[in-house]
Amino acid sequence: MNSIPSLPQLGWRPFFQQQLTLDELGEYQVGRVVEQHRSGVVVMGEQGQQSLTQSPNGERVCVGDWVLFDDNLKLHRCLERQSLFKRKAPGTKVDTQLIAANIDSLLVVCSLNNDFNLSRIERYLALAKEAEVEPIIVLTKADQCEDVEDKRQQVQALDPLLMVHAINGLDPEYLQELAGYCTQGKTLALLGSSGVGKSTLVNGLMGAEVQSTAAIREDDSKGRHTTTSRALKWLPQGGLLMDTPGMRELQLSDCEQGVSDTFSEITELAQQCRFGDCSHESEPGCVVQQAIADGTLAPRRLVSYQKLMREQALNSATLAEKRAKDKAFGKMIHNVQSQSRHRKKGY
Ligand SMILES: Nc1nc2c(ncn2[C@@H]2O[C@H](COP(=O)(O)OP(=O)(O)OP(=O)(O)O)[C@@H](O)[C@H]2O)c(=O)[nH]1
Ligand SMILES: [Zn+2]
Repeated sequence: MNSIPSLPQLGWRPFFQQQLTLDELGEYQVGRVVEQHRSGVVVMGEQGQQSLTQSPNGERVCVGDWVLFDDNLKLHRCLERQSLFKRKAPGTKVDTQLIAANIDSLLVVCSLNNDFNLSRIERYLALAKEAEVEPIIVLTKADQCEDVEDKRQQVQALDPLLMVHAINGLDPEYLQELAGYCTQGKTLALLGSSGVGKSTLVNGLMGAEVQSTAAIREDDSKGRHTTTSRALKWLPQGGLLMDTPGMRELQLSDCEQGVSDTFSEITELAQQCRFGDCSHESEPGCVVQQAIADGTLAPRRLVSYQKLMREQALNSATLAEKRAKDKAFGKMIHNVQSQSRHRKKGY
């Protein structure tokens, strides 16, 4: 394999190409961000790997972004993204933290043993939809499950168009099923709880002995071969794998659209409810409750939808808001306690 990948191998495609003006074509190089540090970013482009200094306008970029830079390795601008995972930066009011850009497919990994949980899958689907990334469900540990087909169908029922694979991550034959998603220039990321088999899957997709050298290799200035653990890794099949701690820690926040899209049947029904702000609990003329009564909507779906809507709203609240709520709550407890003390003392 060439040590310097071509731009298409890195995911370059017409969507990005057509964003360049003629002037920019002549003046700047393009590269994809493969690492991110406090001081700047590392990009991979036609000249190999290069470290860039931040752009003068302070534009924020993240791993996976396509950027333009000049011969002095100064960042010029970031190209429009096809998809973006982001989260609210801890402790700030409006700031968001960019996690990963231009991911094509998200492998949502969930094991088929005791850990199997439809609501968790729905949560990941909401994250994928919010980021505008295609989700693919990978159910692992099929070898440790007695009703694989039943569980697979439960997942498929969440969305008839969803790609669902039940695999044994330890068996290379099953990994072939996923090879189709790892084609040249496609960027994948993985999401799933601890222990479900993500690392096993990564190792399997990268090929066991490729693993140690799988990060895109490059001769450093001293002529040595260096291998660093980049956030963007290269799969032997030609795809790219985004593996950042930020992806693994993603939570549901600011994700109202993603949750609505994941529960589109409920969102559609809700439009016909008599009241625009129907909570679908006990209001008259609630079409969602009617669908549950008719048996066309599983009650579990409504419970899950409401739970995820609350969860994303709560996580979206800023830390300051949370503190204020905690403080108000503390005050209330204090008042109740002191009132009861007063009562006990017979005031
Ligand atoms: N039987 C069986 N075991 C599996 C399968 N996939 C993973 N395992 C095992 O499950 C355990 C956990 O797998 P990991 O790949 O480390 O899980 P992970 O999702 O990367 O976990 P974190 O690193 O904690 O996020 C390991 O002992 C794997 O060998 C599978 O399909 N079948
Ligand atoms: Zn309703």
